Amino acid sequence: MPEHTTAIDYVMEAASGPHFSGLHLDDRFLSSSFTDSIKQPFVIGVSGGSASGKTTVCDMIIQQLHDHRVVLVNQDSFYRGLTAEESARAHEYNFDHPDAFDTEQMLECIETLKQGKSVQLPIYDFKNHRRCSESFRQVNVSDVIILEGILVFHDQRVRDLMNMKIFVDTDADVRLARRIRRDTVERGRDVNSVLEQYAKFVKPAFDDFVLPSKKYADVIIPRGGENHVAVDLIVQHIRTKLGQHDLCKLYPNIYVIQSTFQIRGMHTLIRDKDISKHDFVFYSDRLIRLVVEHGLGHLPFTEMQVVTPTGSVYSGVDFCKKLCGVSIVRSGESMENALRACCKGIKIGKILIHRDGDNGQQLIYEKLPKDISERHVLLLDPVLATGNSANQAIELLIQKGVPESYIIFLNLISAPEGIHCVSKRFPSVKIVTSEIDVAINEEYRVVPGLGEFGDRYFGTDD
Ligand SMILES: Nc1ncnc2c1ncn2[C@@H]1O[C@H](COP(=O)(O)OP(=O)(O)O)[C@@H](O)[C@H]1O
Ligand SMILES: Nc1ccn([C@@H]2O[C@H](COP(=O)(O)O)[C@@H](O)[C@H]2O)c(=O)n1
Ligand SMILES: [Mg+2]
Repeated sequence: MPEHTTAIDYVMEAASGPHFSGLHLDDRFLSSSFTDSIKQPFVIGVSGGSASGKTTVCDMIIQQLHDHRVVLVNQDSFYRGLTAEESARAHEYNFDHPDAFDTEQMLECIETLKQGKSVQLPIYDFKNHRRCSESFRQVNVSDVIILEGILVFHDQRVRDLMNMKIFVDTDADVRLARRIRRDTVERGRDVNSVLEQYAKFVKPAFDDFVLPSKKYADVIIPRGGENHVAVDLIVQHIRTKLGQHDLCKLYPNIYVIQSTFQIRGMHTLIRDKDISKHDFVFYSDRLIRLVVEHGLGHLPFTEMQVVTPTGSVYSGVDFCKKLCGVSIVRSGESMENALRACCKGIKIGKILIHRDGDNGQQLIYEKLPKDISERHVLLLDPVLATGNSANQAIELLIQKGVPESYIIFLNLISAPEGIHCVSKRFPSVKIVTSEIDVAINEEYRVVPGLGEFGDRYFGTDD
């Protein structure tokens, strides 16, 4: 517990935000492969031409994220040091080519930080083109890692470590003017050498390597450090992501409903093996209703105006009408009532998938409305375990003509394996869940989970 917080503050803080039940588990469930994926730092790559304002943008982000632990890693730290001979002819050396950097070392360093371990970064001296031999910069575990440099998007392995990629886009003349000023003031150069280096190496490498990597960016910031609106939006996004499960950082279509003590209390009850059947059904129904309502929030809407009894106009929205529920039999049927209660007269189809171990999935029954291809589908199954049944159901819906992006999969509990399995294959399907559990065990059951949901809900477990 942090020293300055009281016990209750700590409990309240831990209780707010989406809840990942695995964080409160018995150690025996926390196998390293799953703990590794529970809380990883958010990695942001910031690229752009030299003197575009990368460092300035990073400083602004760090300042605004002041209540989070943020570390900045500069690609410059991984410049290979020049030999004495190379140093003497430094004006002939291309510092803007990818080979000028030790990318393997940079990869190792970011991977180590992502695993929650601290690293020692080399310190680079631009005046004599060498790494300081005796000192290092210690970088500790953090919530956010920002990796900044002209070529951080060049290598796919480095890109793959990033959760968000930002390209700082600034006009070439502005970059050159800034570079002349910076390099003469801070990096011990004269104007002639800066201009020569720019024409010979910096500009060609920008055209050959930096600019082509712009296509990998998620966000492009025009005017660099002057663009406060862009930086504000980025910081907002990072804050949202920091409150989320790592899987939500990885897959943007996963939505975990915002946890409260009520929700955690209900989960505590339905997960308790000794709860009565009546209570299991009652609290499952309450949770299902919340998930269904949240899922409906992802449907498209049309704008609509009504006149209120005061004669004023209220500008609101109209619900999406072309809907269909599809339950994966049998436990998915437990979610039908909640859906019917929210969507008057909704059609509900069924898909039955025979489950035989992990692989032998076989579809044996389906009953769907004829016009299903025109409807948004709310696919119902309270537990997402391996993801095999879900994938089979989604595949069938797609075969029937339902666009992938029209499918919203609703469940109470998701295992990371199921999320990976569905999201990798169907990245446009939205998954709405109330908790992400730790894993599935050798028997393909979610842990901690809640056992056989269908048996417990329909009373066939005795
Ligand atoms: N918006 C700005 N207005 C004026 N000068 C700026 C602005 N943004 C950055 N600079 C200056 O330009 C130079 C290069 O910016 P920097 O952020 O270090 O770029 P990069 O890290 O992309 O090389 C620095 O001297 C910095 O102070
Ligand atoms: N010894 C060195 C090493 C690098 N450079 C130049 O630095 C630029 C990258 O740093 P930014 O902060 O501008 O992104 C790069 O364009 C190299 O040309 C150097 O001049 N000397
Ligand atoms: Mg910089």
